[in-house]
Amino acid sequence: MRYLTFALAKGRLAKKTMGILEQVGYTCEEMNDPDSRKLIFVNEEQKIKIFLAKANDVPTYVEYGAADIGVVGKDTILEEGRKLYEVIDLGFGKCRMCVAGPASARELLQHGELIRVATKYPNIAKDYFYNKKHQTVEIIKLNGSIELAPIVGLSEVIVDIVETGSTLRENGLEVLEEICPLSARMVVNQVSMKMEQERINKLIADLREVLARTK
Ligand SMILES: Nc1ncnc2c1ncn2[C@@H]1O[C@H](COP(=O)(O)OP(=O)(O)OP(=O)(O)O)[C@@H](O)[C@H]1O
Ligand SMILES: O=P(O)(O)OC[C@H]1O[C@H](OP(=O)(O)OP(=O)(O)O)[C@H](O)[C@@H]1O
Repeated sequence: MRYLTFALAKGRLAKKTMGILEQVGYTCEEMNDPDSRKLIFVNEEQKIKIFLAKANDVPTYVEYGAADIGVVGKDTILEEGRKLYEVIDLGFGKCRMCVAGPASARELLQHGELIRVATKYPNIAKDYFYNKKHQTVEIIKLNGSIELAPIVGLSEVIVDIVETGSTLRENGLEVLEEICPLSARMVVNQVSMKMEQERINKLIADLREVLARTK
């Protein structure tokens, strides 16, 4: 039997991802050592390998087949636009992709004015404004603390993740439009889905059962 390789997004989603894999019987003991600098873990018995990678890179590993399976946020899947199968919504890491800004920007949006949009997600923003709204905007790519942009005059609005809404509130901003709901998803390499059909389908079925039980 060949090894099934998992690429998991590190950061916010990692703990829950490992928790849910553990519930379907996939574990790598040594992953729990917080001081370790080791990047990939092997479970010889289960014939699996698990590695944690930067979220944005997870779809890349999966498209190229360096990982058979990935777990990553829907936002990253949409932004990266890689060729892969999205097989299951894991139901955690829930949040929304939104257009946000000061209340005063509502009018600019409604009138379809040429506004500047700051975001960590330029592809999602482009798709939303160009393809869905047919509105021309200037997209400005940032790498974090996106809420700063309208405050300091870099942009009129932002496209960003909203979970509790407290970052927006504490900075005098609000949700102006909702783009889509987000959560963690499992993705599968297109060739692996065929070659390892049995094991992967069993994994999906087991995950569905765990999710149904914890609902
Ligand atoms: N409040 C939230 N803010 C950001 N991401 C969230 C939130 N809630 C759930 N998520 C999910 O968690 C993922 C982000 O995880 P994390 O914050 O660790 O990465 P990141 O901030 O994108 O990475 P980096 O540290 O490289 O900027 C998102 O892709 C999204 O799917
Ligand atoms: O609605 P809330 O619960 O306030 O969560 C949303 C905030 O959390 C994320 O930022 P993160 O902490 O990842 O920092 P960053 O923007 O610097 O990446 C996101 O980009 C928002 O700023």
